[in-house]
Amino acid sequence: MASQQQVHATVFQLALLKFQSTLSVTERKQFGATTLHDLNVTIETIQQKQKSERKLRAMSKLGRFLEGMKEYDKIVAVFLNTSELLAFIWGPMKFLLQVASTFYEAFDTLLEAYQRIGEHIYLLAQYETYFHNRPHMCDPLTLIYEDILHFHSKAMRFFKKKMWQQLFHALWKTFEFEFGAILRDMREHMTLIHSQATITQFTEVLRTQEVAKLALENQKAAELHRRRQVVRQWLSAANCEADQETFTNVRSHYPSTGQWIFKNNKFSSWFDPIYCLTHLLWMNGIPGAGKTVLASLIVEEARKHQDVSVIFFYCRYRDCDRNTFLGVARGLLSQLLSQDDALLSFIHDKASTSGQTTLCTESIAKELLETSVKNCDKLYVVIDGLDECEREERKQIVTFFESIQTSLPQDEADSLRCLFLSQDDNVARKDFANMSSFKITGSHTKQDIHTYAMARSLELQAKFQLPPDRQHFIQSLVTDTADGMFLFARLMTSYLFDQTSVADLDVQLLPENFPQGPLRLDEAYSRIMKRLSQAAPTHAQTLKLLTWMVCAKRSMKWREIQCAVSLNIEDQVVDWDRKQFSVDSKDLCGSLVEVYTDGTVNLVHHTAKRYLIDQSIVDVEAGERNLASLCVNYLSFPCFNPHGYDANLPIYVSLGYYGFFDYAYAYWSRHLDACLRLQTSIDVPEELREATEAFVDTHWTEPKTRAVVRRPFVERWKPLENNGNLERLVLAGWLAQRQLNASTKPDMDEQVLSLHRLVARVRTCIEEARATTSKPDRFRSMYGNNVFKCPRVNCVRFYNGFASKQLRDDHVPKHERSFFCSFPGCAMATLGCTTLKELQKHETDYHDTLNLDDDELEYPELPIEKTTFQCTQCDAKFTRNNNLKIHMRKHNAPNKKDFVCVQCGKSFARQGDRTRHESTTHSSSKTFACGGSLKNGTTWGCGREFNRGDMLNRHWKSEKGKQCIRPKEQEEAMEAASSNATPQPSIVATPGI
Ligand SMILES: Nc1ncnc2c1ncn2[C@@H]1O[C@H](COP(=O)(O)OP(=O)(O)OP(=O)(O)O)[C@@H](O)[C@H]1O
Repeated sequence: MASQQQVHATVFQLALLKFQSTLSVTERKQFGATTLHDLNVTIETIQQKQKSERKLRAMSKLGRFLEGMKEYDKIVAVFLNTSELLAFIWGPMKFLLQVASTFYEAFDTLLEAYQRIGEHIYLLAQYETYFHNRPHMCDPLTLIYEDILHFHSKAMRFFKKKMWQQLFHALWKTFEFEFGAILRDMREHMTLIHSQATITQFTEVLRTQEVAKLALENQKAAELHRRRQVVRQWLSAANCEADQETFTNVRSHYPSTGQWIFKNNKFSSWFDPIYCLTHLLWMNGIPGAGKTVLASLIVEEARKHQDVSVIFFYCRYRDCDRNTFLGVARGLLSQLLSQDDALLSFIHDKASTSGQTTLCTESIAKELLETSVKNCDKLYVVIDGLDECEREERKQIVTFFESIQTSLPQDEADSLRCLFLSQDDNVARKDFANMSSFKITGSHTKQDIHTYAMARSLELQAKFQLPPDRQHFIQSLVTDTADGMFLFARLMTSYLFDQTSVADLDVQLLPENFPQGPLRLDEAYSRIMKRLSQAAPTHAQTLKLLTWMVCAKRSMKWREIQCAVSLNIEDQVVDWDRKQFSVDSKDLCGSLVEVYTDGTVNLVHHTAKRYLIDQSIVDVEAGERNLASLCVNYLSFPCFNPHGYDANLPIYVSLGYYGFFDYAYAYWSRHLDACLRLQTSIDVPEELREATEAFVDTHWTEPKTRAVVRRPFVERWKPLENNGNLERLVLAGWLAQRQLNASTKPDMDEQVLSLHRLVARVRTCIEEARATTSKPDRFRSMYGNNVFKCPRVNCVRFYNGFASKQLRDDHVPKHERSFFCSFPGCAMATLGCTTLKELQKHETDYHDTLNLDDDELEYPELPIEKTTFQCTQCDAKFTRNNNLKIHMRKHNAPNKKDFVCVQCGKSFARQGDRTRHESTTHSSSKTFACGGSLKNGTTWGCGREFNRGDMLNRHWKSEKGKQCIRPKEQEEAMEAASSNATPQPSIVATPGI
């Protein structure tokens, strides 16, 4: 008995150790010293407080649990000393009640949970003598202990979150799902006790629970994955990781650069994970100082800190995903949620009730971001390029973080640090007036630029076979004239590298030619432009490309540009093979452009755009006119046949005709409008007028309801009045722009152009062609990878698309049914509801209480056994003589294993064991199915398949299974009644029923 007690003590100890490993040292100490008396005092105190506030809660709900635990204590004490064991029940319970009592809704839910557990462990005392006689029954008691610890550990994880009150609703749904599983386990363990289960039954239950646990884990993982996808789509955040990678790559060739920042005291007072004196820091510097690249280094280093979360954002000029408060918030949220599953549930919950396909409301974004940020124990936020945002947006970003910081309690101030990087203009100075600032000067970056200039000058030396002193000269010249402007060093070294002879290089290095002084950046641009203009054959193309980049309404992808240059307006064909650029954007525009990983091409810096406009290198008015004309001419090509199905569509697709379609369809009206806004003369060029007339002629369809166009818009488009279709054109242009800005679905009755129908037709053809094309590379160069696109022109997925049909098809309905259920595993999570009201009704109808009867996990239901056949050699008892005989073989010939598996040679003492082995190990097909056909031709059953007949039988004993088999039983009963015969025994597990 003594050794048996030791075994039990060890099992309990192991369970306790596992629980203790999830606690902090203080918690371990505090919980370990808690007694039932302490807990009762706490309960009393909470009750008194609630009474004094006239907010008494039903704390009597704890009664059964406490009673149950007392009985439990008495029984377990038979086996071992319980004081330490129970301390770790009272301690966490005390903690949970104390924390939850600050928020009544959570407190009630917790009381309810204890009540439910209490219902399961109640009335244990009646088995006291039974436990005495059967030491193996200690095992279910251990399991019940583990169940309670498990519950406490889950609940504590939840209540220990800093923002648990805000996260409560979202998290509790997920918690209920897990709590349900714990209760189910507990119920099973109690059933073992009530049914006075044998060791075999006990082992079987454990085995089935393991299977169920695994299934639950898989289900949870699948659910997490699904939620993550939903939230990612809802956030549609800019790819911050890709930006980080881009800037890290820039640095990677010059690894020592930027290290100076970590030796700087001001910066360290913000960066140091322990001694933090500065919570909000504004780092500023001249344009092109290298702030963005430095930010990427700070992010990289901060990520090395232990127990610190780091989120970051790189704003980008004229990119609506990256230059607004919403864009920044989405980007930061998407990083936070991948660091904490609790936030995933929280954001998912909001996404499901927002009614928005993508997060587009600032108030919701603020609420989510504030809770998520405050929930972190230690968070570093790095936001770069705030000068790339409009003033109002920038102000919003900064004040948002300022207000969060000031709202933090004194002792939590260090939990949030924000670093903002931007240029130092007068306006910025006002916006950042309330925080510490740090100016990056030329002396800070001199060494870095020197390192960079050295590497680049060595490349020049290799290309032009320069002597060492010349290389040194270049290195010093670049470093000195850059004077803290990395961008300048980069532009000039590239410019020097593009020279074609040593003589040319020498000329460029002459003091009178090499840009100096405050205007050196513009001069560098001027040099680059001059060199590009000397490349006579391509200069026109260079100008065209630069003009498009200045005027484009969104960043264009290189493949879109390639299709646009391939347009032959005269012949109305897309001559991709002959007209596309055979050189890349860098060849045409040198270091003035930057190519991003997603294939978009942009100007290297916003100062380049300003330069191109200021110097009249790009004529914006002409550029807008050119793009408007290009779009409307293109959309009038025969490949956009408005009349029904065009058999040539697949051919057009294969020739790359539709590579510019997304852009032209979305922005033709905005370019036309911009050109009308900017135009200085009254008359619109004849060519453009004709093109718009033909465009409207081609696609006009009479609307069912006519939209009303705003007066200023009509006035603005008046210069086109000698267009025979002016009224129609104005209406089409107005609708196209309204559609682009609207957050709702376009009204089909208002549509006046047949183009929207073509979008769907063309896209289907492209999707099909992708699957069958024999030239996948060429196809990709024309249409990219993500050909599965959203039909809503106001959605970023309209042009960014998805890599698979499934992803797109999951996304599109969300525009319509954008309220979706956030209860794990619910079908309405994918299907969604059309209104919030509909969703709320669904949640009350289906999720108001936890339905433990919906027993998907199907634990075995144990019959109360009548043990009449007693083994003479051990304690075993059997209800059937036959089973006793089989059992006796074990005693008579313990090592005899007569039953050999013919497939693997493994031998078994009992035939039944061999059959079970064969069916579970060697049978790939599950032959026991729930279901079949009734005589009237209809089917019954849920179709689930099992490896073994007993599993199927078990299924039929569950609530769900009983419903499955009912039709079959009814049929049998009716047949029996009609034939007046005795009813047949109910169905047995038969393969292939
Ligand atoms: N450490 C570095 N190593 C190599 N190149 C660098 C480094 N730092 C900056 N550069 C180059 O200098 C250019 C300007 O850098 P960056 O964009 O970081 O400047 P910035 O100060 O953020 O500019 P702005 O504020 O005007 O946007 C970039 O094109 C980059 O390639």
